[in-house]
Amino acid sequence: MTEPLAAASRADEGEYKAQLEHKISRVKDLFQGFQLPELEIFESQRSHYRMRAEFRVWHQDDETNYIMFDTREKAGSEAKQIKVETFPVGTRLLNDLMAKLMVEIKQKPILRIKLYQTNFHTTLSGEAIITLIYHKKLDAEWSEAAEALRTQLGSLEGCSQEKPFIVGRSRKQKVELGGSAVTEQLIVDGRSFSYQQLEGSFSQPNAGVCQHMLGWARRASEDLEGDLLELYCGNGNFTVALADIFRKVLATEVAKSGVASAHENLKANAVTNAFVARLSSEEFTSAWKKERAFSRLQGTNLDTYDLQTILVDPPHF
Ligand SMILES: C[S@@+](CC[C@H](N)C(=O)[O-])C[C@H]1O[C@@H](n2cnc3c(N)ncnc32)[C@H](O)[C@@H]1O
Repeated sequence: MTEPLAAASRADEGEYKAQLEHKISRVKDLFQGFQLPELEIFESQRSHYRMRAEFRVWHQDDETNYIMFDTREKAGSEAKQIKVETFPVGTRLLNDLMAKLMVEIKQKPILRIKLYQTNFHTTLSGEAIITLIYHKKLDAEWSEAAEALRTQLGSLEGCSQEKPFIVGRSRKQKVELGGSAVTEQLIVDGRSFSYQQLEGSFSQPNAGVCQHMLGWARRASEDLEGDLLELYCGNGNFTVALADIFRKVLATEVAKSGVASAHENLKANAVTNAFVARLSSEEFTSAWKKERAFSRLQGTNLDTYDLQTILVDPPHF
């Protein structure tokens, strides 16, 4: 069935260079025909840079392992399964949580049986949420075992919470132990920004590069005038970091959870000149063209914006 860890090799120095080169040439190809300025490249750490990861859990006889699927290599018509023992691209805290969690679940049938997937979400600030997804109903006995697990995991070095949060998920069920939102602190050109990140919602996976990216966006905006339109704003990652440079910011995002976090993040960072609306980019376009009115734009007036800059950060294409 599974092969031993191949994912580790993806953190190899050599492979990183090749992946970065590939990305650079892809961006250049995409923008062919436009007058693209010289690209500024911010290299990532080679390992321990990824804040989040999801692993399927494979049970066979008495064995339980994390697995990933290598979609590049297919066995028959199926993606090849790869057994994952460590995940060098993940943060150290993520790796420590993975290892300790596996030891604990192997010892506790109530936590192990029908466990289908584990998601890890860590932050530079040392917070963590572990999501355990099951094919069974989660009862009081499970909650008690998961609460004890939090205590076991809380002793890990690098974890700033007394105990990491655990979210149990099953069909039509979500059990939160501790909470389901972490707070990340990003330092951008010496300034600290605080971000709520929700379990299961998008957040930048490489926080180190995110700090560079926000610094770059601030420098690129320095001499711009008028107001900023931001599409695909997620939890307000750019909104919060750019707001003080513009007169006003109008930001939109389609996911309800992203918009809720963005509102929290405006407050947490004392941003008062940005309005975040739950609209898809397509909906925003029809609102801007006055084809359609949206009650979700209540509280702001599109006619008062002088949108001279647009920032788009759509999902992976
Ligand atoms: C790559 S994430 C970027 C989020 C944010 N800019 C950040 O830096 O964290 C893309 C975001 O686009 C949102 N999204 C996807 N399709 C969308 C659409 N049609 N209109 C608006 N937002 C959309 C997703 O929910 C997600 O939050």
